[in-house]
Amino acid sequence: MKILEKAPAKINLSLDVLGNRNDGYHEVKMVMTSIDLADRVECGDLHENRITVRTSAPYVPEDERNFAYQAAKYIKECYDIHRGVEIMIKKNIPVAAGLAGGSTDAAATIRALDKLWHIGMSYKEMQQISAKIGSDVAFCIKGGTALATGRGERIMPLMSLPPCWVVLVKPNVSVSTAQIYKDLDSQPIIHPDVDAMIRAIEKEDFQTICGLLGNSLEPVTMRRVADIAKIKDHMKAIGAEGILMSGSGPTVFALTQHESRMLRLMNGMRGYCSQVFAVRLCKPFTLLSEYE
Ligand SMILES: C[C@](O)(CO)[C@H](O)COP(=O)(O)OP(=O)(O)OC[C@H]1O[C@@H](n2ccc(N)nc2=O)[C@H](O)[C@@H]1O
Ligand SMILES: Nc1ncnc2c1ncn2[C@@H]1O[C@H](COP(=O)(O)OP(=O)(O)OP(=O)(O)O)[C@@H](O)[C@H]1O
Repeated sequence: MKILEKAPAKINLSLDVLGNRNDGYHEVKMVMTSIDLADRVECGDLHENRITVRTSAPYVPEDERNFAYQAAKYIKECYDIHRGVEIMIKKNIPVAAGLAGGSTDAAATIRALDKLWHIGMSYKEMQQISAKIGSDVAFCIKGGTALATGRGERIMPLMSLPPCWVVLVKPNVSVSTAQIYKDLDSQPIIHPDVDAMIRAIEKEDFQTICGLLGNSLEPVTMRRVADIAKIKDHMKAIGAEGILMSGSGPTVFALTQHESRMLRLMNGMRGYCSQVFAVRLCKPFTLLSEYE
C-alpha cells in the first residue's frame, strides 16, 4: 500500500525575534501561512524493517539527515512499529530557501505514516514528534495560517488570509538558518508588529496585512545576500501590494490580489532570476483524528 501526501511550503508574514533562550534557540513570535508550492511525499510498505528515502533533487540527503527519514524513525520508536517504509519525495520547493521545504516533508511523512500504519495519532502527538525534528515542522502538520511562538513549535490557528497571489523569487544562493540566527546576535533587532498583523488578518484587511509585512531576519540575511535588496526594488518598481523575505531567506515574496500584477511580476522577475513561482495560498489539512 502507498500513501501520497501533499507537502506545501510556508511563508512568514510577520517574524519577530524576541530574544535568546537557554537552549541555544531564539524566542520567536511569527505569523506563517501555507502556499500552493508543494513537494509530493509518497510512503509505501517495504518488506524489510528499515527506512529508505529517495528524492528527486540532487543535493538533498537520502539518509538519516533527511527530515522525512527522522520523522519515520521517531514514529517507529514512539509507537514500537516493526515495519519498513519506502519514502519517495518529489521536490518542487527550492532547498534552503526559507520556505520550510524539509520541515513540510517531515510533516507530510508524519501524516502519511499515521495513515499507512493505522496509528490514530492526535494533533498533540504529531506535534510532539515534530518538535524533535525542527522548529518549523509543527506548523506544517496542519498548515493554513497560524501564529507560532516559543522556538516556533507552539501553534495557534488563525483565520485564512483573503485570497491573493504569492509571487516568489529565489536568488541563486542558499543560506543556513543557524548562521542567520547567529548573525542576528551581533545586530540591533527590528521588531515587526505581530499583534497588529493578527488583527488585520481577523479583519480580512488585505491592504493592512501587506503594509504590516515584516521580518527581523531580513536585514541580517540582506547583509550576506546583496541580491535580496535588488529583487525587492525590482518587485516594488513592477508593483505589488506587499513584499518581504520569507524566514531566514533568501526567497523574497510579493503579495497581490490582481492577476495582471502577478503576470507582470512573473515576467519581469524571470529576467533576473531563474527560480520564479506564482502560487495561491493553501488551506489547512484536516487530520484523520479530527474526523472522529
Ligand atoms: C526561520 C524560520 O524558518 C522561520 O519560520 C524558523 O525559525 C527556523 O526553523 P527551522 O528551519 O525548522 O529551524 P531548526 O531546524 O529548528 O533550527 C536550525 C537552527 O536555527 C536556529 N534557530 C532556529 C529556530 C529558532 N527559534 N531559533 C534559532 O536560533 C538554531 O541555531 C538551530 O540550530
Ligand atoms: N526533505 C528535505 N528536503 C530539503 N532539505 C532537506 C530535507 N531533509 C533534510 N534537508 C536538509 O535541510 C537543509 C535545509 O533545507 P530546507 O529546504 O528545509 O531549508 P529552509 O527552507 O531554509 O528551511 P526553514 O524555512 O525551515 O528554515 C538542507 O540543506 C538539507 O540538507
